[in-house]
Amino acid sequence: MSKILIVDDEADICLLLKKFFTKNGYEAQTASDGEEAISFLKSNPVDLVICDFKLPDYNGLEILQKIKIINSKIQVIMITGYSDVRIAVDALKKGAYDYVTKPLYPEEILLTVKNALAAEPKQVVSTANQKQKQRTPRSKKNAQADYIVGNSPQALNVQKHIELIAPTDMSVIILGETGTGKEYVAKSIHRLSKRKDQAFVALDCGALPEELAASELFGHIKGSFTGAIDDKEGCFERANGGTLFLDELGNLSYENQIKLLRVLQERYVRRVGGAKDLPVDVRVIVATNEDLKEAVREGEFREDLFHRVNEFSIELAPLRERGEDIILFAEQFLNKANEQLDKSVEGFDDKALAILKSHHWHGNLRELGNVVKRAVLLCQHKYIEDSCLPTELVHPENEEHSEIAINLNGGIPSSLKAVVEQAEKTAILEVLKKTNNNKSKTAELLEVDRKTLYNKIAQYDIDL
Ligand SMILES: Nc1ncnc2c1ncn2[C@@H]1O[C@H](COP(=O)(O)OP(=O)(O)OP(=O)(O)O)[C@@H](O)[C@H]1O
Repeated sequence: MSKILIVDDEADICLLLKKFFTKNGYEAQTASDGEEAISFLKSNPVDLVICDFKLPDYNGLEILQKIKIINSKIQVIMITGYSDVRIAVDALKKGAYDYVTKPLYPEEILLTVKNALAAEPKQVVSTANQKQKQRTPRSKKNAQADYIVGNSPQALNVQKHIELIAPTDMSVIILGETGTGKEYVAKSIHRLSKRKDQAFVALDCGALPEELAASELFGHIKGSFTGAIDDKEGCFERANGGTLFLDELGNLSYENQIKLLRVLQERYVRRVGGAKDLPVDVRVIVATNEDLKEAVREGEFREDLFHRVNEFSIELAPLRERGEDIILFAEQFLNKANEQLDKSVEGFDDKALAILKSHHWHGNLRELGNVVKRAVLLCQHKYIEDSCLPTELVHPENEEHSEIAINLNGGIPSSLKAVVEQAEKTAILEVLKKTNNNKSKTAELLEVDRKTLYNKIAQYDIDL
């Protein structure tokens, strides 16, 4: 029986979810804050944690990091407010499996929990030689392949490049905002390559604590550091003959960048603490949503490594710039949700479609997928109406109102959160100005890491 820990400071939510999951055949426990959760996890085996992003003592990212240090295999699902979607996406990058937004619908969480428990922990996902699951399509629409190319000029161009580059052994760098489908593209290159019958191994460098990165990449020898209780294969060895996808490459430490470059150049890998060089034949595809060229200019990323992985680059457009493709994807996600939730919603009404087309989609395809899944869950008719969409999408003006009130200096801000965000944005803008837009210096002066600064720059739409 899978064991779930629910962490929320609202006792009602804990109680409701505990009852619901127990009824559905899980062993569920609760904790009301981060400390209680951590001490529980240290002495009890748990498969999955459902955790509110805002706990009295820790925020979601802090607790996620602590959970992953205790046991990186525990799947974590974050509960957030819809306006925190961008923060939730950050949690996904750090290893959370998925997020669900408030208000909570137990059925939706149950589906996410089932998917999470069936999936491998996010840190390393291997799709090696896995046969596609055979499903009987419920309708003709469901027979569509999972992968959508799209009809926008950008999408057609990307597809052309995928087909062109796939048969070669060149390294590829895939650029694009979070959730634009970088990993999907990497898998698509692998599937079209001559390595398609070998492993595809994905490693999210953003989700790795620095001390574990070398061991995940190159493996280790028993006893080479505290915690190395056995010999371990790294991703290069696991991907031998196939493709290695390194997501969030910009997050690798300088030292690991040097080691990675050496492996790419020499095609030998040496496990941490090992003395033997093992030959590896791996095609490397990397992805990043930060500007690596700038990281090179600022001395944060090695130029030689950048050129080594940048033999060919593919840039994915944000969803908001993909016009009618938004509808194609929405329909694809609708079919998938129908299948998962055993529903038969037929489509979207005109108003809902117009809302989907005009939303900003900071979380791109991932955000769209989650919005559509919830809409299908809520939909009681043939077509999804605006009442099934998050209010933040239907009334985006409400969000803007709070900002405008603050910008008016003297207006009354609508929430404490809005005040904090405005203050952060102002501070970042001022320091960026002082440092001539040097992000590393700005991060240093503001005492945040570079990654956090990048995320905030994106969150507040700061133009540089
Ligand atoms: N071409 C596609 N067709 C159908 N669904 C897609 C496609 N590309 C992406 N998706 C959907 O969007 C989600 C996000 O895709 P993916 O994980 O590849 O994005 P990403 O850019 O790698 O994200 P991140 O930067 O956060 O790692 C996937 O779970 C999938 O549901």
